[in-house]
Amino acid sequence: MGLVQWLKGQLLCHLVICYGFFVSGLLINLLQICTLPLWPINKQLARRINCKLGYSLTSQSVALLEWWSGTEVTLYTDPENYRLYGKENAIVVLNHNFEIDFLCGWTFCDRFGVLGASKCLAKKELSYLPVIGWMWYFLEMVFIKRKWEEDKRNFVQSLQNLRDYPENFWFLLHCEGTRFTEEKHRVSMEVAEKKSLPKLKHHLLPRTKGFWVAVQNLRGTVAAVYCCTLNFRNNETPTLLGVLNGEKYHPDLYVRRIPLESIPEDEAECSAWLHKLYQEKDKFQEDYSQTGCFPGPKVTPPCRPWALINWLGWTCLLLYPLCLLLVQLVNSGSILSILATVAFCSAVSVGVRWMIGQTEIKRSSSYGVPLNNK
Ligand SMILES: CC/C=C\C/C=C\C/C=C\C/C=C\C/C=C\C/C=C\CCC(=O)SCCNC(=O)CCNC(=O)[C@H](O)C(C)(C)COP(=O)(O)OP(=O)(O)OC[C@H]1O[C@@H](n2cnc3c(N)ncnc32)[C@H](O)[C@@H]1OP(=O)(O)O
Ligand SMILES: CCCCCCCC/C=C\CCCCCCCC(=O)OC[C@@H](O)COP(=O)(O)O
Repeated sequence: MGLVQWLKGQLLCHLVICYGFFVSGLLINLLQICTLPLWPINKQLARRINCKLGYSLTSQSVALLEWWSGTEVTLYTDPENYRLYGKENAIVVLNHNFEIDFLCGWTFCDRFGVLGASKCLAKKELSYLPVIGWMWYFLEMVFIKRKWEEDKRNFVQSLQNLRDYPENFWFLLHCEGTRFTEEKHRVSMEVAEKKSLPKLKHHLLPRTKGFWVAVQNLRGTVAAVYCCTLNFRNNETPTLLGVLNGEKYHPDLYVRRIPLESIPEDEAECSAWLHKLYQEKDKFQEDYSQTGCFPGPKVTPPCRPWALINWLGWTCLLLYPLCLLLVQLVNSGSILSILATVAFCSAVSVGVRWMIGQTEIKRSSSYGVPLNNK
């Protein structure tokens, strides 16, 4: 192991990274709060500012993936469609099997210039995450409790709000509604059997209501559905902690662009359409497990420097006062102040470690198992 790789595994480096992320995140949250008076006066300007602020925070994790861990993403897609990515609004349907699938998604968003405005249909619990969850309120992320009767009004309203969004956005939907585990898979295949649907090997059965409602409410706003199938080479099982430790991964993403007009309007037909889509996605995954690649030409969308520049900027800005403080502390010789600083750094590190824990599949919710359990 080289020196640089060894350094990437050191706690001190992780503390510095976590400190930068957390403190810059709190400052960004504060700036977002400052935009509140602007919303009633100039909503579109407030939204654009929040996109930039969101970018400044989210792109730090993209920089971590691309520049710290050196992870290289590969895209399999039709070159004709490639030129449209980032230039139109889209609903992204992505399989939910990996702990860093959201991070790979963000990397693609960044490469196509839609990271600040990217959105997702997310479980309500994520809105309470410090820094990231708070930021998402201002980016008009759509949160649900996964209880349709309680969700439907807010869900529809949140989608309607996006109709005049001033920036191009991708709206991410994991139709499975939860991450893949063997037990959830077994239960959802029981449902498939009851519904006389073909069994899926690599996916949970998709829940169709959210997709149908999203498509119906975003007609005229969104141009296409991007059917995205993600996998990792060499059976890698990537984790966020691995990324923090500087481990390099090899995600492959297969994207098919499906014009929104070709998706049925009727709920039952739309559900059947989505089930068929997942059957196709399952076939792509099966082929990938045999051949190690997806169909179609391969391309690596160019990596942009902004995420790195932003990350380095924040790190320099925040490390300088930290170093000054540490020097002053040591000079003062005050045990109390030193203890307070150690306690603060430990709290930041424990806080970020807890947030990282939220991405771990072993801590996944019990949603979808046993049957109909919310
Ligand atoms: C070029 C590159 C392109 C792209 C790059 C890729 C990506 C980048 C894009 C954007 C990135 C942006 C942001 C990402 C950042 C971070 C966030 C990341 C992730 C957060 C994700 C989550 O939080 S996932 C959890 C929340 N989301 C969802 O739940 C969505 C899916 N669910 C739905 O849509 C549901 O329909 C619902 C929740 C809206 C409503 O669910 P409900 O169950 O009430 O209704 P349904 O009708 O859908 O389902 C009921 C039927 O289901 C049957 N059933 C029962 N048990 C099960 C089971 N275990 N499995 C399957 N089905 C089951 C039940 O029998 C009902 O059947 P009926 O016949 O009776 O209707
Ligand atoms: C400079 C970079 C700093 C690095 C530190 C990064 C810290 C970021 C920490 C956490 C980011 C939180 C993003 C959370 C996104 C998690 C998405 C997710 O996977 O949610 C699960 C949900 O779909 C389904 O949940 P269940 O499977 O039902 O349970």
